[in-house]
Formats: sequence, structure tokens, C-alpha cells
Amino acid sequence: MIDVQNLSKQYQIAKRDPGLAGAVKSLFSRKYETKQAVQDISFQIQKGEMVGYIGANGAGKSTTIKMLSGILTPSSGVVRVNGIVPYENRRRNASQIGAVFGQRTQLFWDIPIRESYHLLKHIYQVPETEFQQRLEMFTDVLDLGPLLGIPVRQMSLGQKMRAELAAAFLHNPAVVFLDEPTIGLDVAVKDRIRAFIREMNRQQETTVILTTHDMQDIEEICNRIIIIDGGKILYDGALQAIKERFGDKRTIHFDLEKNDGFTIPYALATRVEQVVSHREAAGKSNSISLSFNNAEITAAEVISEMMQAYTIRDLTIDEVHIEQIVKDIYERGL
Ligand SMILES: Nc1ncnc2c1ncn2[C@@H]1O[C@H](COP(=O)(O)OP(=O)(O)OP(=O)(O)O)[C@@H](O)[C@H]1O
Repeated sequence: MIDVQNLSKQYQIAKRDPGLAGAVKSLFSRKYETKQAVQDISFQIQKGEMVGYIGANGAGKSTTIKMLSGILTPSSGVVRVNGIVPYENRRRNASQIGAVFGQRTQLFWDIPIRESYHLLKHIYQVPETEFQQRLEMFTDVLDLGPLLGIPVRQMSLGQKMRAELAAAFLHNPAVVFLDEPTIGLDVAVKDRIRAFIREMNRQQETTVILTTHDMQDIEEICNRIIIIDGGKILYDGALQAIKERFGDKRTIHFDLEKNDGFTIPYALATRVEQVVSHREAAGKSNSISLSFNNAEITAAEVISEMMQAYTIRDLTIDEVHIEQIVKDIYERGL
């Protein structure tokens, strides 16, 4: 379905000296520097796969997706989506792909979304009965009923995102690119969106490429992940395999009675690491999170040592999250 071979993309960035003098100088002689955004990546994605394309900010995710959707032309390498070279056949490629790009909308801003859907039906030449069936199913799964008569302009972020997803799938594309489809949404809307994506994949075998920083999205939707860093592929494989490989990682969150100058108990010092979890980040000052490898030390041992050194009010043990795994890979390599 998707074939990417030795794909690279460099951007030319105009360089300018600071200040007014620099601005004037740049009018006469421009200097450029090259930014290597994507560097010699290759992968194949089969029909019906749901792949998480993940990496830190600036890793090269959007650049790759833009090349797959035909918005950008690669500097070198080959891309084929269903046999089509996207940037050479943008129109043909557009009919077989759907996309949701974070904050951007493909719906008409000022007209009720029902009308936008009808326009998309004409643009993509979707037969009437198929259109009606699909719209009915989308309305049901995405709870669009109360929104059909409203323009995007008047919608909340969660409502807009549901409307966008329906638009992306309306012409039953073979491949859908989803860029942060659940960002900033509440848990109920996230659930609905994830269920919708899974349902479309189940019914239509839609191939889905998902870029997200939300690891829950990945865990609930994808069975394969590609991790990109500095424009290069760091890992490409089953989500489960990487979880098993790094699955010995555990984190325990302790709620301490007092926390004036916490230090890791001596017996644990070389085997556990203090990490900043969302609790500490949220300012829960008596919270301490310790991360360790279960193959080196058991949770029971960590808890026992902590209980000897501190008065503990409560504790929770975290499951292995792919987010932590990815962070580890970034920091320490595979
Ligand atoms: N139009 C552009 N001109 C110059 N450099 C660019 C351009 N677009 C992206 N870059 C650079 O290329 C690199 C990869 O950017 P890209 O947008 O693909 O990253 P990303 O993984 O999608 O990041 P994010 O998670 O922040 O969206 C970054 O260093 C970025 O600064």
C-alpha cells in the first residue's frame, strides 16, 4: 500500500545577520543553510495496517507525511502510495487519501457541515447511496447529529475534530493520515474518536498512519510503531515487541507524609532513578516517583526500602507505558 525507499528531504533556510543591517544585507546577498529534515528513510506499510509514526518535536514526522500526501516533493528517494507517486499525481493521490491535520480544517468555515459534506461528496464523486450510508454511520459513531446544521466556526475543538474525521473518511480513502487527532480533547471525545478510527479500519480495511504525542492513542489504535529521531528511523516494528523488550521498566509513585529534601535511600541508590511524573509536575510536592528495572530489583524491595526510610501515605505502581519506552530509546538508544 505504501512504499517508501531511501526518502530524504532537505529544506533551504535563508540565513540573515541580526538587526537592520542584516536585513538590508540579505536583500542583496542571500546566504542559505541546509536543514536535513528527513534522512534516507525506508518502510513499507501493508493495506489495513494502523501505524503510529512517532518522534519528538522536529523529528521529521510532518515532513514525511507531507511527502506521502503529495504536499512536498522529496529531495531524493521514492514514495508510492497505492502505486501512485503522490507529488507527481496530486489529484489522483488526493482521491485515495484522507487527512486530518491538527489545527487546520478542510471543512468550509461558514456553512453548516452537512453542506460541506455534500460538497465533498461532489468533489470526490461519492455515489448518493454510499454517501447516505456513510454519513449515517459517521453521525452515529461520532455523535454528529446535533452538529450537522452548524458551521465549523461555531464549534468547540472536540466538535470540530469529530466533524473533520467524518470529512476525512467520507470518500472511503484507502489511506488516512491523522496528525494529532485527539490533541486537547476530553477523555470521552478521545474515546469516541479512537473507536471511530478502529471501526473504519475494521469495516473498510483503511490503512491509517497516525502521528501523535498521545501514547494512549498509539496503544489503543496501532499495532506497529515507527519511531523517528533527527530525520532517521530509530525503530520500526510491533508495539508489543518493544513493550516486551523494555517491559521490565516500572515506576512507583509514592505519596510521602513529609517531603523535605528527599533523597533516594542508600540501598536503592544505584538501582532506581527518580523521575518527574505528571503528579510532581502538577505541583504535588509530597509525591515522589521512582523508576527502575524489574529485572534488577523487585517492586517489593523498592517499597520495603522506601518504607524503612520514609512514612508513606499511599503508593501506586505504573504499568509500562510506551511513552517511557520511547523516552528511554531517545536517551539511551535501542
Ligand atoms: N518549511 C520548512 N523550512 C525549513 N525547515 C523546516 C520546514 N519545515 C520543517 N522544518 C524543519 O525540519 C525539521 C523537521 O520538521 P517536522 O515539521 O517534519 O517535524 P515534526 O516531527 O513533525 O515535529 P512536530 O512534532 O513539532 O510537529 C525541523 O527541524 C524543522 O525545523
